[in-house]
Amino acid sequence: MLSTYRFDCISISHFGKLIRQGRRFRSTDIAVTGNLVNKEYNEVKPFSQIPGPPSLPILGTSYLYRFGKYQITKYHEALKDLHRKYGPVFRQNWAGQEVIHVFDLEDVKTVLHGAGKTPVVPPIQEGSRIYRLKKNHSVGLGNLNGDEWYEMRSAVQQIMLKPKEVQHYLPKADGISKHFVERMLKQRTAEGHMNDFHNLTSKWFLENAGEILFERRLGCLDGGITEEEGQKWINSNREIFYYNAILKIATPLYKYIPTQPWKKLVAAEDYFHKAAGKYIKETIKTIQELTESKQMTENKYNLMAYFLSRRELDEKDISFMCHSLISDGLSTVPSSLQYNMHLLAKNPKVQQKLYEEVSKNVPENGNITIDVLNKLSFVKAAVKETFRMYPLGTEVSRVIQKDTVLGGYHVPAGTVIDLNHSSQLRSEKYFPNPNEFKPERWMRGDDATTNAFILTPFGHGTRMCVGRRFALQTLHVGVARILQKFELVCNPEDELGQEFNTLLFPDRPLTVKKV
Ligand code: HEM
Repeated sequence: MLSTYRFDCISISHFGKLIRQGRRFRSTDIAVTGNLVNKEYNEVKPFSQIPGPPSLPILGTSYLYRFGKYQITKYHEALKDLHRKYGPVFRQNWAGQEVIHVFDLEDVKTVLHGAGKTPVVPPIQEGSRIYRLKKNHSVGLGNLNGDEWYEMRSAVQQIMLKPKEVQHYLPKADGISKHFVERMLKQRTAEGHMNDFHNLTSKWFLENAGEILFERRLGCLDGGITEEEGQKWINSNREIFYYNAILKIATPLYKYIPTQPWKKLVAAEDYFHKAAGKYIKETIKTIQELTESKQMTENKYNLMAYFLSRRELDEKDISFMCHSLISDGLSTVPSSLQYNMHLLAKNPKVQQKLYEEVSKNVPENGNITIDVLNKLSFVKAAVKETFRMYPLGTEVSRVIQKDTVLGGYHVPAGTVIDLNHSSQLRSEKYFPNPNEFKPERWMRGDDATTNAFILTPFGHGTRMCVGRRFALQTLHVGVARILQKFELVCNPEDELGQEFNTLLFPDRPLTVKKV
């Protein structure tokens, strides 16, 4: 049933004549936060009253990170501090781009539900978007909006989000994780320590991406020149994410004059495109040759052959999707595996429970099939709980398309909203004993979390992460295979922190020890 709201006394000029006439609006005219439903609209405050740090000409509020109290690499902590200071809705200005930050779950829901079937998003990495435009590359799915986004998204998700298509790569993922564990065993020190876990987990992911996209092992876990190349690839990807974070707080000057961070970004992007481009071109050529000689069989090059068969996707789009799988995967999946390992090492009882599930269901000399994976519910819950304790990003963003009331303020259509609810994933308000690593929160039973909406590691709605099934499958297999061979230990005082480089990465190399 549509409810109505009174606007009689409101003084927001945006609503103009209609308000002064005291017309009653239906809920379809405006999105309304849950906590304001049935309240008088004269309580809505104007947009200009949204609090926030003072904004300077040209710099906006980015001076706080360049010369002020915050560091951009600790942006996630700055957000918590600003939240404490200004409350659940505040504004920042990134050198001319105003952003409204919201933290309250009801406001988050309002924005996400109000976004409809084609949510509009601001550029995720503005520096990389500009680089791609200048080099005449596809700007990529995450930077498209409207019909262009819809067309590309519909084409790629038909394969990337189909469970059967993702499961096609399960034997490969399992083989790579077994190889990875062997490499871990070889690489550990005499005391049992596994050093440099970040690079090793990144190589493990690169191998997975190689199999999914190019149907081949890249050799990043084998030592020698191929591993060295893999390492350069990993480094350039990290630089891309780092320099995009630096450009977030820069003046827009870099768009016109090549500043130092811009040049560094371009160098990293160039290397990344060259490295990936070589494999992409080779794979496309092989598929074309196999097709021409009628040797192409149904299960060969599944993902790439599908991309090539879609009329909506040109070579630039396909190239972008390959980059995305490598780059987005490299900057999320290895970090997530490290956070998992860290939390398990810190929580021996949880690790033991997980080990029992793994040893009961995962054959040491056999394969992880989909039936095996379906039995690993505690592993899956542990991965999910890790997303809670170590979110990989600080926000999901939307550009609202309708005037909306958020936290009691009127926010006009066209405003960029950052949904920062992930900063509350360790809040007592939503999770009892929030600092306890407790996978049971995500399983059926007494401990189950009722407010499942707060944890949205892959975003929400039709723009939800298109790589999520690949990411989760890779992680579940990786965790199971590591646990089968390793008992992880660390100092109980040990606390892994996070560093903001556009996404949140572990702030130091993780060391795990095999007992
Ligand atoms: C643990 C791993 C990952 C996490 C936590 C993650 C998280 C996210 C989040 C939060 C979004 C924004 C969703 C929204 O706006 O509602 C997103 C979008 C996206 N992700 Fe991921 N992601 C992961 C891995 C991957 C991988 C492996 C790929 C490779 C294809 C990928 C590709 C994308 C793309 C292309 C988008 C944009 C989708 C669109 O705008 O339609 N992600 N991801």
